[in-house]
Amino acid sequence: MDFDYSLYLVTNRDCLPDGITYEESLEQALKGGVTIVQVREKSADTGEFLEIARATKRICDKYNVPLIIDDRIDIALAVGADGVHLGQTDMPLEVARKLLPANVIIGISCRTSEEVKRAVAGGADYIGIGTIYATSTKVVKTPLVGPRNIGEILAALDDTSVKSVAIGGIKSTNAVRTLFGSITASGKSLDGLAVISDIVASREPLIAAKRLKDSVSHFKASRTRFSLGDYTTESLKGSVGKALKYVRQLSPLVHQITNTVVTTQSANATIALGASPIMATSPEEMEDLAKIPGGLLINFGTLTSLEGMIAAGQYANQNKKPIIFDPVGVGATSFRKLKAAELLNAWQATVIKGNPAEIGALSNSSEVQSKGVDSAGSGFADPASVVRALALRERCVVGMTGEVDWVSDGKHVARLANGHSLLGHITGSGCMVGTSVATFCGALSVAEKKVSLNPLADGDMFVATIAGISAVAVASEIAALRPDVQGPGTFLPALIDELSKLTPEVLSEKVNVEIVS
Ligand SMILES: Cc1ncc(COP(=O)(O)OP(=O)(O)O)c(N)n1
Ligand SMILES: Cc1ncsc1CCOP(=O)(O)O
Repeated sequence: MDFDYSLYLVTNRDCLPDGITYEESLEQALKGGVTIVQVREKSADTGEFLEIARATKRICDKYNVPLIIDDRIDIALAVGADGVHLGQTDMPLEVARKLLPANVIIGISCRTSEEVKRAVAGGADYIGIGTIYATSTKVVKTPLVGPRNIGEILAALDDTSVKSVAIGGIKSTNAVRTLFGSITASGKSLDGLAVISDIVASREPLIAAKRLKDSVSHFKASRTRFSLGDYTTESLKGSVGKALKYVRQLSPLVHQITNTVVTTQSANATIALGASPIMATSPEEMEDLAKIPGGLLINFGTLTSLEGMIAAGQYANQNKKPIIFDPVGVGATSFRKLKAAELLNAWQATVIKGNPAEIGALSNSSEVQSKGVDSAGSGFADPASVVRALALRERCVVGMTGEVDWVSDGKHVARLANGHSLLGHITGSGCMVGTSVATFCGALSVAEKKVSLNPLADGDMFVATIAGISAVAVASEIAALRPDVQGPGTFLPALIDELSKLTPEVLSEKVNVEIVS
């Protein structure tokens, strides 16, 4: 059976708000766009369950929407349901299959690839992956799956026609991020989202369902990459200059939650580039700030304002604002690694920028070690593969900075070879690059609003990342040659000067970029 799993409502009368009946809520939800309904009433005895299932079937039939029954094969048979949903400890799939007519579908709850493989081998029609986020609707004893792990679990469905939904803590605020996080290396993604409380507990179930349905439809209709596609070295040289023109013309707001060491320096670099910085950290102001077009930089160098970082990122995703994540020193302590994972699970990053040790730590590689916030040793043997793999896994653009910089969107890899050794002798030059990338991403997301490349950010973020890294690197080369620059102390103000004087023409001419794949 080819059902539409886009918005999968799971019922729960215990969640209903006072004054709204089960039938009213269900009918409103169906009017709002629910495409499939499951009756899951944990507190009902058999007679009551049967009654609810019959009432639900009547309403679903009116809207021509299929009905699934949780756990109870007898009830599914009694009401002529379209399917049953079984958990890992419910009746085994093979037994259920024998008891049910061939046209009745079976869904299985899964939280690992192994469970998915068993469900596929047993002939499941769809899987429910969860629990994704924390939820108060169900007591969950297993670790949360998290949005970043859905893709890996889903990959076990490659080359099958088995459908999939995610469940657990899904709301309109995290719907697109959940779907985006589910994209597998082969381009597969979830077929839909399963939801209880965001619809059932709402006083306006029609609006709640519509919001979710719009997010799923929008996701399914949009492109899911951050870059436009075919690049050549020549086209990139022109594009970075054009990107600087946009920064200067549009002067985007660059919201930065950054570390206490570099705040002033980063704000000055933003102004020098021609944009407008705001260094706000309070969670209470994140919703308003996210509505102003531009870029968001989240740099966790001194690991303060984590609450603000989570709120800022979530609102940014909702407003299609690019998020540039600079996981400063993430390899230095296990606490930082934990916090980086928490942030990457809370929102979808557009760009991750780091030095080799930081990119290595996020890639779970020990090839390059960290020395505090710096990298130790000579770098990766195959940096192109490292950045491409992390970009694919995190579904974003990755920029790895060093003597040579590497940028990937998960498909293409660009190699950049500008910069001066004096950058290594001042504090916060890496953070300045993060600021610059956020500035260019902000400008391109505004300038290329009509080029909707994916549901979480507009504009070509691969080009923006290359431009952001190159602007600082090229300005550093020019600054270092100035006769007044005697060393790190005189280099820093000269670098800010040269950033402000950098022209699109000079950037295009001096950028040393090469597409390596
Ligand atoms: C679509 C969907 N996915 C998962 C579940 C959870 O089912 P189960 O594992 O049986 O857990 P309980 O429903 O018994 O709490 C579901 N019902 N629907
Ligand atoms: C049934 C179920 N299985 C995993 S989480 C969950 C509850 C989902 O409810 P909500 O959408 O309110 O988080």
